[in-house]
Amino acid sequence: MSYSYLADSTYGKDNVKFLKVKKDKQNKKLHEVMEATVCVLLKGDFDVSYTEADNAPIVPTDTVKNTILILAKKYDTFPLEKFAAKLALHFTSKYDHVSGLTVKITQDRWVKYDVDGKVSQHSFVYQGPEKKIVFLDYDKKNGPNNYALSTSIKDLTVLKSTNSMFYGYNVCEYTTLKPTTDRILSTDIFATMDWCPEKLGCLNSVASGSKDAIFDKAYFNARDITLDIFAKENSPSVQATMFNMATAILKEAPQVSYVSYELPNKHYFLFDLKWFEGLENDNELFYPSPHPNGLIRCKVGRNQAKL
Ligand SMILES: O=c1[nH]c(=O)c2[nH]c(=O)[nH]c2[nH]1
Repeated sequence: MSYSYLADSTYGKDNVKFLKVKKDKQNKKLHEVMEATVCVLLKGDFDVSYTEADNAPIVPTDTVKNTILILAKKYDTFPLEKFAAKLALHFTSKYDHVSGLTVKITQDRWVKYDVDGKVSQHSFVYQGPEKKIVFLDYDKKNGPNNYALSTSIKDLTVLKSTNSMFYGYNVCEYTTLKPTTDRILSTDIFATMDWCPEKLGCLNSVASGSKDAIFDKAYFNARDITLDIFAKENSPSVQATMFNMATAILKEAPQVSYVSYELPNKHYFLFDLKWFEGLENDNELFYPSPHPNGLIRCKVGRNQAKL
C-alpha cells in the first residue's frame, strides 16, 4: 500500500486574456468591447497523471487556452454568464473523462463616452478598477439543471462625506471608538448574486442566449441599487446598509436566490488640529487610514412567502 493518496485535484489555465470587439450587423463602426480574463479548471478522471506519472488523460492546459480563444471568436461572449455556460458545456461534452469544471471570468469596465454631445460608437474610457466577475461550477453527473452560477460586482469604490452614522454599539473596557452621527463612509463594493438554476433554467438555455436579458438587467439593477442606497440612506452602519442593498436586489431579480456583500470599511480619521491656535476641524480634513480596515460580510436569502 502506498503511503499517500490523491484527495482532490483540478487543473487548467488561468489568466487567459482577450479583447472581443462586437460589431453591429448593419453599422460596422458601432462596437461593444469586452476585455476579459478567463480561468478554466477541469475536474475528472486525471488521477493517474498525479499518481502514476501517466499523462495520457491530460488535456494540456495549452489546449484549454486555445479552446477558450477559439470559442471566444466563434461565439458571442456577451454577457459573460452565457460564455461561461458555453465553455462548461464544451469541455464536459468534448472529453468523456472531464466530469466537471469551474469557470471564472473577469470583465474589465470599458464604457463609451460622449463626443460632441453624442455617445461615441467605438471609443471607450476605462473605468477600473471596477470589474464584473462570473463564476460557474458544473459537474456533468448532476445534469445541466444543477450548477452553481454567480455574478459579482467587484472593486466599485465609493465614498460619502456625510449621511453615515455609527452609534449604540457594544461598549466595554476595550472600547475607545466614539459614537458619531456624521462620518465618512467608504468601501470597495464586492456584491455577488447567486443564481437559482430552478428559476433560471438549464445550462443549455443559459448557453443558448435565451437568458441574456435577465443577466444584463440584474447586473445593471444591482449596480444602480447599490449606488442609489449608498447615496440616499443615512447609514446606521455598514451592516444595516448592506442588508438593505441585498434585499432590494432580491426584490428586483426573482431568479437570484442569494445576494452577498463583502465590504471593507475604509476608515478616514479626523485630524485633530486643535494644537494649532485651537483650530476646529469641523469634519473637513481627514486622514485616509490605509490599515487596518473593518471587513463586513453578509449573505442574504429570500424568505418563503407565507401561505
Ligand atoms: O458600520 C460599522 N460597523 C462596524 O461593525 C464598525 N466597527 C467600527 O469600529 N466601526 C464600524 N462601523
